[in-house]
Amino acid sequence: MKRTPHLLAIQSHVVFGHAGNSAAVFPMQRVGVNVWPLNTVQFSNHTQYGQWAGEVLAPQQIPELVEGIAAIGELGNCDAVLSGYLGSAAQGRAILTGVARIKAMNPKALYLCDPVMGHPEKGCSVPAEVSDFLLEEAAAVADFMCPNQLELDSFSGRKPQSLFDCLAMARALLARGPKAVLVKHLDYPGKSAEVFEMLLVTAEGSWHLQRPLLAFPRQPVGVGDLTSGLFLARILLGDSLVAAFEFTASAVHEVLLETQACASYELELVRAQDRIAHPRVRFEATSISL
Ligand SMILES: Nc1ncnc2c1ncn2[C@@H]1O[C@H](COP(=O)(O)OP(=O)(O)O)[C@@H](O)[C@H]1O
Ligand SMILES: Cc1ncc(COP(=O)(O)O)c(C=O)c1O
Ligand SMILES: [Mg+2]
Repeated sequence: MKRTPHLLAIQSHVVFGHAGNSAAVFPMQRVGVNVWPLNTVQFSNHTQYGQWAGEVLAPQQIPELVEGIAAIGELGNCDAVLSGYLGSAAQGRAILTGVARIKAMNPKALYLCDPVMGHPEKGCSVPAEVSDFLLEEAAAVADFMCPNQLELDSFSGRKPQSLFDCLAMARALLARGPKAVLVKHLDYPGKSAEVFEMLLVTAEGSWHLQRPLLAFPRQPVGVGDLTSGLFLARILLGDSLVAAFEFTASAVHEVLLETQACASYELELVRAQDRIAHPRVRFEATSISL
């Protein structure tokens, strides 16, 4: 029998609704991964409501919790670490310490960093020290980085002129160390208004994928966290990078279809669970080059 992979997921938790671990843990479990959620913040709700209650986890708690797992002899069973929304750069450094500890026990363990920087225009952004940390420190250690366009622009210090420019920017991030860069959401001058586009860049090549752009009165939150989580989960389950990319786009689309059908602001993960595991559609990625 094939072993069930174990994944340490270090990101935010919301009591109500879905963002961070609250968007990613259940879908990753549903596709067949054992998830160890380590919550960097516990907020009442995601920050795009404009108000929330709750606290950021003290950075030293991260290595302490990792050591606690080591103390019961389980840390070497960790196959991957996922990190998302960070409350501070200190939390980010504590995560890298945990990643190093896990990789020392299991050299095959993978680290996916979702460089969450928020949406300044939606009233959500992270301190400059966090974006500097992500580019200068996390990118050198991460096996996979999954920025959206805003995050890729922030890394590049500019906005793209074209799709090929996005590709060049993603390649520049790849050159900082990761095995793959998944751009979860592309935006560039001339992009078609009807489609939602993504990009996967690896040392072997680059792939572009389109899925329908759905209309929402208010953009749902947690889509990025769901995307990163499913991508890593499918890699752990044995998919190639391109297959994991295609599966992820398809499963996320299923969640958005259900969310739209329910006229819900929060992602309808529970209702979409069977289609997360078995998406009805399969979007195919096409190879592109500069
Ligand atoms: N197919 C789609 N149709 C419409 N909106 C989408 C679609 N997929 C994602 N979105 C929205 O696009 C925005 C950008 O998504 P993305 O950058 O992937 O993730 P996030 O901002 O959640 O990290 C989000 O607000 C998300 O809700
Ligand atoms: C607490 C929290 N975590 C994570 C996120 C990131 O969500 P997304 O997947 O939309 O980038 C947000 C966005 O507002 C948030 O408020
Ligand atoms: Mg995001």
